[in-house]
Amino acid sequence: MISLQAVSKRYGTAIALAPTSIACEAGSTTALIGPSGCGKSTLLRIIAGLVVPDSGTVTLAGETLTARNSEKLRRRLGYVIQDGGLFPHLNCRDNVTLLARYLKQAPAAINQRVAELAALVQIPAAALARFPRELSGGQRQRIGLMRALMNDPPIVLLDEPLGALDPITRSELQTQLKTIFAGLGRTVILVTHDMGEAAYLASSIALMRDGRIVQRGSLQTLLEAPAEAYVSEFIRAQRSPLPSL
Ligand SMILES: Nc1ncnc2c1ncn2[C@@H]1O[C@H](COP(=O)(O)OP(=O)(O)OP(=O)(O)O)[C@@H](O)[C@H]1O
Repeated sequence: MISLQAVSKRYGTAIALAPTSIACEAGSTTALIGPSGCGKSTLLRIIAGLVVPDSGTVTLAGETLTARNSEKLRRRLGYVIQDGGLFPHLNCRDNVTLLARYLKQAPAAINQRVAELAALVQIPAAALARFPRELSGGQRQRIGLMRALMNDPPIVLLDEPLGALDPITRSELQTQLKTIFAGLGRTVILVTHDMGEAAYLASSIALMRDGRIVQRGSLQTLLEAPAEAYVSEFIRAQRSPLPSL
């Protein structure tokens, strides 16, 4: 469903992404994890058609991404960025329904979908009438999620979608997201800094460093057969509060 062949990106002389190949099957959830600046968002933005790679090809559902078809392909994917990426001049409902209205979907169907999604991400109806600046960071992220899921896209890309949430809301939304991801045939790639979240939400984890994927597999594979010492180091560095007791 999503396939990258030797895709790379430099900014000046700095390598944001070394030639990278990765394939994600339809219906799978893959987590990209790694330290700040290792190229996770660059990889996601390339798949979303928002960054043009220097080399390589991106194929989405059998179609190779080009400058010509990127806008059409982008409509088939939901993309959530760290702070929600909402338009500041539109209220939250208008942010969520922008594409649906542009595509002239029936108002009743739009209203029903908004209500379903608001319940799913636990956003009160009153908050939908507010502008993004009038919400907390976590609420903005949830509106961003609603917008990405509004048209039920077959591909969902999430760049740290739960980063600004408190642990209880985060855990509740992780449970909801797992249900959403289990929906038939939806292919998901999410970026996270949290190995627990990656292992809970994704069947496959791609651990990155310095613009390359060091290892891809389940948490168990990463633990039991680390490709490099760095893999074990990265997993060990995820601190659990319990040993402090
Ligand atoms: N538009 C840009 N111009 C110049 N350099 C960039 C640009 N975007 C990203 N980079 C650089 O490319 C590298 C990879 O950045 P990227 O945003 O993909 O990292 P990341 O792994 O998502 O980091 P974080 O976890 O902090 O969000 C970094 O060194 C970053 O500074």
